[in-house]
Amino acid sequence: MTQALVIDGLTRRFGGVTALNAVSFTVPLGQTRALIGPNGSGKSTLINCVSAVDRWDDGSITLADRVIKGKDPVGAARRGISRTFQTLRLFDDMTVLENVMVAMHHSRGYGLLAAIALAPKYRAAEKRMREQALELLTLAGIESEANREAGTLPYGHRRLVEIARALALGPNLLLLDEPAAGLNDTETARLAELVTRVARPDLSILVVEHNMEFVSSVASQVTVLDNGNIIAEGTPAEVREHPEVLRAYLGASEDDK
Ligand SMILES: Nc1ncnc2c1ncn2[C@@H]1O[C@H](COP(=O)(O)OP(=O)(O)OP(=O)(O)O)[C@@H](O)[C@H]1O
Repeated sequence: MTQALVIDGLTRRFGGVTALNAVSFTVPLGQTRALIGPNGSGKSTLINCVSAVDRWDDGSITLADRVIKGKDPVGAARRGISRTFQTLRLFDDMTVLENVMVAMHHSRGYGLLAAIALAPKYRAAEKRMREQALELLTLAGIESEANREAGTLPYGHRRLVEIARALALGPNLLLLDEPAAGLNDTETARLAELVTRVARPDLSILVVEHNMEFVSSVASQVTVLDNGNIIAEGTPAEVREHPEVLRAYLGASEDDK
């Protein structure tokens, strides 16, 4: 299996706290892998490193053999890494369609100058982008909301828009940071359906999530972090039964289970 994302010996310290301690794992091309662990185990730190929002102290991250540098989110996006955040970051006063198209403009480098200088060509590109954005919204099942202001959408639909926007960048690696947080069961099931539907042979997905039902329905492999260390890896069914995982979660608060 071709490895898309390779994390090797990743270490991140915050003063005296080792948030990630020589963490190594891979996500093969076309696979969806989940990252779980109790609160404070290092999941957000890891996703911030992979998306190059943060820097790290030791180890390396490569995507399709290309090295990802720390504190370079624009460079990471250029290398095909796209992410969502725990807290929604949509442009509330723009329409749903515009929110998705913004990502396309950005990734294709169309600015105002291009719009003026390349008017006919730009219009054709703009039309194509609109069609592609609508296709993504259709995939997410929210095409009927395309012209609605993003800020007026119910929370669950806003999550779907965020994923459609992340996909609009045409990524090779999609990072989803607690996408099911705050969703009810129906919305979570719909989100799982979307994540399953976007799977492509040239797209790898890494999802950080607490909801094990969601994890079991989208991910073939799960990595479990505790105190910055990997304590288990395997299928969702395997890690659920793993003694180290049970110990980590039983030792944590009820909220983490
Ligand atoms: N900017 C920071 N400064 C200092 N310590 C930090 C910082 N970010 C994270 N940490 C520490 O690193 C450790 C891992 O935190 P991280 O947020 O990655 O865990 P997590 O698994 O994502 O937790 P949660 O499930 O609560 O989001 C924790 O001990 C946390 O306090």
